[in-house]
Amino acid sequence: MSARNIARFWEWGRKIICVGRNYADHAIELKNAIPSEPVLFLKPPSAYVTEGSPILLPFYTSSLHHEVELGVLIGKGGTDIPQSSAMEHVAGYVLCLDMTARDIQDQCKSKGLPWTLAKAFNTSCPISDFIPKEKIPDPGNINLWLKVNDTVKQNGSTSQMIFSIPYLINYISQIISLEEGDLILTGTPKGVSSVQEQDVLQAGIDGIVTMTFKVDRKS
Ligand SMILES: CC(=O)CC(=O)C(=O)O
Ligand SMILES: [Mg+2]
Repeated sequence: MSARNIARFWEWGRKIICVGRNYADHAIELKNAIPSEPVLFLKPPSAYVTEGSPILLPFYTSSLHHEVELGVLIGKGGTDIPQSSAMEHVAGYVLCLDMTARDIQDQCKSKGLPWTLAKAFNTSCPISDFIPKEKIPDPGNINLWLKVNDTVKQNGSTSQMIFSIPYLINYISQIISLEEGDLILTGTPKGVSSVQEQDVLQAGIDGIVTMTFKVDRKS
């Protein structure tokens, strides 16, 4: 049997663990409290979409938001991983969008319901090419940006994260064991906004990667 290729991790069917409200400026823009512990939710592997395929607008939303985020790809699994060795479990990174049906999320929040419809639909997790760990020596200090139709909407540094990557790996692995091929989305900086059918989203990490996705409606 040939060895699996970590650069095509999205085909492995592993977990996507998302951290919410990890940037104070984004928590404030949505009038959410700044958390004292990470806010976690999940997306299924069917949420992945890669460049060349569109982001599909769910039929039940009229407010689909972009959230640009750094994704941390787990290369070595574990439970109760200490912060001190957490980075040894990282294989690399991807740039991600946590596409969010904001109107549905607001309804779920007000009814005390889970965020599944708002966050976990097909194509809700567009990703860039795999970025090997060595290409980002300091993931806690890189710049993420996102443009909609050439207008900059988000531009923020991972240095603004409330909970660092080692803290998140330690915290998550005490609750959900991490496996090779799992992806952690580390939260979004401010500037989220709604997108429409035919919009073009471009996002990047300065000097490392760019990606482009079109928004479409399921035919
Ligand atoms: C309020 C949210 O949707 C939380 C989230 O996903 C984030 O990145 O922050
Ligand atoms: Mg998010």
